[in-house]
Amino acid sequence: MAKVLLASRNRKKLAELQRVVDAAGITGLEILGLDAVPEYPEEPETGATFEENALIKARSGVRATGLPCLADDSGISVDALNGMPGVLSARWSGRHGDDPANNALLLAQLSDTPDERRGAAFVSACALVLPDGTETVVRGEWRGRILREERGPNGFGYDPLFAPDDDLAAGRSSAELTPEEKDSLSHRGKALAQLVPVLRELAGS
Ligand SMILES: O=P(O)(O)OP(=O)(O)OP(=O)(O)OC[C@H]1O[C@@H](n2cnc3c(O)ncnc32)[C@H](O)[C@@H]1O
Ligand SMILES: [Mg+2]
Repeated sequence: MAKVLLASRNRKKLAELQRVVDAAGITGLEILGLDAVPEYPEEPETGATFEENALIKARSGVRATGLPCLADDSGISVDALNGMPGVLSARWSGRHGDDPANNALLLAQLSDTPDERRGAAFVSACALVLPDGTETVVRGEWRGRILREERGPNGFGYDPLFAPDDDLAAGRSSAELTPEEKDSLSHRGKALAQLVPVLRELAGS
């Protein structure tokens, strides 16, 4: 069976990719996480853009394993913060991957921002790099606004603070959507949808 490595330490991203591949009816493609391959030194995410960081992660995965490699770099871009946290989303509070601290800091920074200026977008850049050097980079965006308190148990990261603009979400946070609803609207869902043809080809299905 063809293999593709998702170069990510984030298990929620792995689950989202697996759902997209399953929903597209792609069989014959085994998605491996970093746990499934011998450990290799991961490069720091020093890029100025989501695209650069996604490429850094995917290229180092290919170099280390020789497998086709997919990587996502994503974050939330808040209008009232001139696009920040952006590429710093995972470590906004200073500690990488501390979701409660990141959310608390973002809420505090926006405490005086009125409802009409709380617009934001989730952004995902996904890079697929093949062992022959072929590189495909795609991007998805998801517009919404930042709530005044956390809501909902699903998803991860900033999901409890993000109210999507889409009618389907109708007053819910993205942490109150079902996984399938999130996939159909989200930045990562939109980015990965553009990679489905390449993934299908890799799978030979
Ligand atoms: O780099 P890898 O190992 O893939 O995993 P990561 O969690 O560090 O991922 P990023 O560097 O791409 O940082 C993305 C951050 O942006 C936020 N984020 C991205 N996508 C999100 C989503 O769908 N829902 C909520 N928050 C999201 C979340 O806080 C993540 O920590
Ligand atoms: Mg990261």
